[in-house]
Amino acid sequence: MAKQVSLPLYEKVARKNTTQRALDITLLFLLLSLLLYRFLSLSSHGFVWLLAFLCESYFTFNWFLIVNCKWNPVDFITYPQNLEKRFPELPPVDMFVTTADPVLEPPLITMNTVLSLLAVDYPADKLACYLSDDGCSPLTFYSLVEASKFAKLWVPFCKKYNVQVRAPFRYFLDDPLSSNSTGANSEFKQEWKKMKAEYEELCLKIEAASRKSVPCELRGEFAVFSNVERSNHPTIIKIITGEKKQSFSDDVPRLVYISREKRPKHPHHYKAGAMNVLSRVSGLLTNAPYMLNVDCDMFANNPQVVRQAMCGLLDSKSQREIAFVQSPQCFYDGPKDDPYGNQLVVLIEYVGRGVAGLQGPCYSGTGCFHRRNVIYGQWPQDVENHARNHTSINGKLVGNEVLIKEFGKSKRFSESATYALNGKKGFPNNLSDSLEEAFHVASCDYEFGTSWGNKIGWIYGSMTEDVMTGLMIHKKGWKSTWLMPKPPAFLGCAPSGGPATMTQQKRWATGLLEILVGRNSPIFGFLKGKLQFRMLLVYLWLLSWGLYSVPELLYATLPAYCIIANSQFLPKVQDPVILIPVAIFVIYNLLTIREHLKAGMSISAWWNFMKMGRITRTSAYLLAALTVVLKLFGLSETVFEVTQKDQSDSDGDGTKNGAIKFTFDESPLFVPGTTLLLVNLTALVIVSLGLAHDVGHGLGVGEVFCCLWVVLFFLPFLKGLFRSGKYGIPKSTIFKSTSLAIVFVFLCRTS
Ligand SMILES: O=c1ccn([C@@H]2O[C@H](COP(=O)(O)OP(=O)(O)O[C@H]3O[C@H](CO)[C@@H](O)[C@H](O)[C@H]3O)[C@@H](O)[C@H]2O)c(=O)[nH]1
Ligand SMILES: [Mn+2]
Repeated sequence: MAKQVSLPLYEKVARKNTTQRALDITLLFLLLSLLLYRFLSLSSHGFVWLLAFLCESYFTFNWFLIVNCKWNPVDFITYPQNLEKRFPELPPVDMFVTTADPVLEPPLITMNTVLSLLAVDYPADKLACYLSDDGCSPLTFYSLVEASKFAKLWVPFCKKYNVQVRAPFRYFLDDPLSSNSTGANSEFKQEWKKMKAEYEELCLKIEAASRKSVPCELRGEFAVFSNVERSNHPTIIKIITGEKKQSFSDDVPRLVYISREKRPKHPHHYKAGAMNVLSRVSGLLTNAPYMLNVDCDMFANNPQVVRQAMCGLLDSKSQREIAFVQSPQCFYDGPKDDPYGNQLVVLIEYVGRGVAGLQGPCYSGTGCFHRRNVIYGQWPQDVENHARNHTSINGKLVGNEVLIKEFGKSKRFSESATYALNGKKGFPNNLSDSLEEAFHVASCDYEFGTSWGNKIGWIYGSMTEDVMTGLMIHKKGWKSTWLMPKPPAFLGCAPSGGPATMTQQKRWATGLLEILVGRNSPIFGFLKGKLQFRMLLVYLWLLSWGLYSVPELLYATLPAYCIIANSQFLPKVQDPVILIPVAIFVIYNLLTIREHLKAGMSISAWWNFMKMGRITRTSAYLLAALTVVLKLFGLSETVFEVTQKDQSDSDGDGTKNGAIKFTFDESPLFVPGTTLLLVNLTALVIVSLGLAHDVGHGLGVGEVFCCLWVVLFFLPFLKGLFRSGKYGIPKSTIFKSTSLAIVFVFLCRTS
């Protein structure tokens, strides 16, 4: 026995990164030297010098924050083979999937996610899967009912043949019958064919239903969907499998459909609101101590995923330390060389692993296993009270009255919360009673006057509810850890095309900035809470993405401004000081190329990353910053715009034939980029016509080079000027940008 306890479940090993540290520090040192030089010569230069100094100060500070993030990278090793030796009785896990719109999020994608979860390699009676449908769509419900029938065949099939990819749409991409693998015996062949035919039938049914205005007759089970409007309907909860004990098949986990009540006058808090309803309803029905949450497109790609996560959560040290286990967001079928710079590979490899060496990764909304008691507000020190059978949250012992105040009026729910908080096993639930109560806790006024969204559950007030919720957890002194098995735990779709990518980036930057300037800012978390100092720096880096837009945009216009207004922001080429900016340029590029190559990416992926970095910062982040300013002045509300998930494999962006074309739409998101391009082009035309007085004799060379560099980054926009349809920049955008560019050039000339 004593031996078993010492069997490790999980280890964190520091990675060596001497070269990277040396490069990072050299760059920091060079940036500081540039600042010093600018500072000492401020008085002999004008406004342009000051502006450059301010922008570079911001870049230097940001670089310092990044170096902090990357400094202590770690690796994770899990030992799932030891799990059952130490915990013969594995704990229950409630799995949540959220969907919001059957058009942007095709039900077939969501169903594949659900099926992959139902089929994970974990005792089925320990799992329950809840689908939250903010679209209140009979199509989604219909698809789920059909998928649950298929699941009864699919789940046993996966377990019998130890299928690796348990999302059918991915699994059936390969034909194991064509390869002569030894495992392909004739029984398997037959079952495989049968399963494929069943899956195809499921797809046909869902597709046929989605072509109709109403997917099926709204009778019987479906009657509740007659006369519902998306944003105005009562709660719908349907236990699809596992309602009655006798019909609960041991092979397939419980499956529940929830569409929470929505009324036009009640704010519903987007995904955070949905997650809170899921927590409460599942608290009444199954009350598992662990909760996994995934977005509708993030299927479980590794059947061992729950076991892997339990390795990080179960031992007694992690009980007191680790609040959640986050799997990094990875994507399937990403176009070659990451043309939209949104596959996050390099970010996860360096920043992700580095942050894990500190207090742990930030919560990123999907692929995350949470402890229910932490979501209910427990602090690390509260865990000690378990043993004494006392309920405590936020560091204080609480009685029933307080519980009702914090968790809402449902007595049954407070009771279930007490169970969860005290780490007691099981919850005496009578499903039919609980179901009635579940409608109550899913209603839109249930949270009124409670701590939900404030101190308990998913926190409201930011478009990136995930980072906000994770921050609140880290503030209490909890740590978190990565789940990085091979193959990756979950895979999802990254948006493709210009508009979808920019909209997502804008939402992220908006949400992050909302946290930075809000009352839950990490600065208070550090001063008053238990957020570690270096973790504060991590959050500052992440939350300030939107702010970066301002210096980035100014700096990208500086060279053009200098050329048009006969000024300089860089030293002459003969001046030895020019070596500092040149070295910064060279080292920064070498360093980022090295990072990409080491992470297995190509040089083109590096270039796309650089290019998209500039494009997103000056476009999406700029609009995000503006949105937050408007919100601060009470002039606008922030809205969660759901990302389109692509279903077809024939890609509209020309990715299939290798040539990726950037796409545009009429959104104001493309105005800043187009304007920036036009301004830089104008400057280059002025130079080539010999109209720039100060260019020549070593003066202005740096500025001209920078202009060219900016134009190279904005090449997709340059091409967009000459293309039509979705590949072209709309006329209205060109018109707006040209007007802005003319005003800018005029101002430069008169300044
Ligand atoms: O009112 C809403 C809006 C969204 N969602 C769901 O939220 C998830 C994320 O939405 P998506 O459009 O896919 O956004 P992404 O930018 O891809 O998501 C990332 O960023 C979000 C925060 O901006 C996090 O919530 C996500 O977990 C994280 O994966 C999806 O499952 C949606 O169905 C809801 O349930 N209700
Ligand atoms: Mn998504």
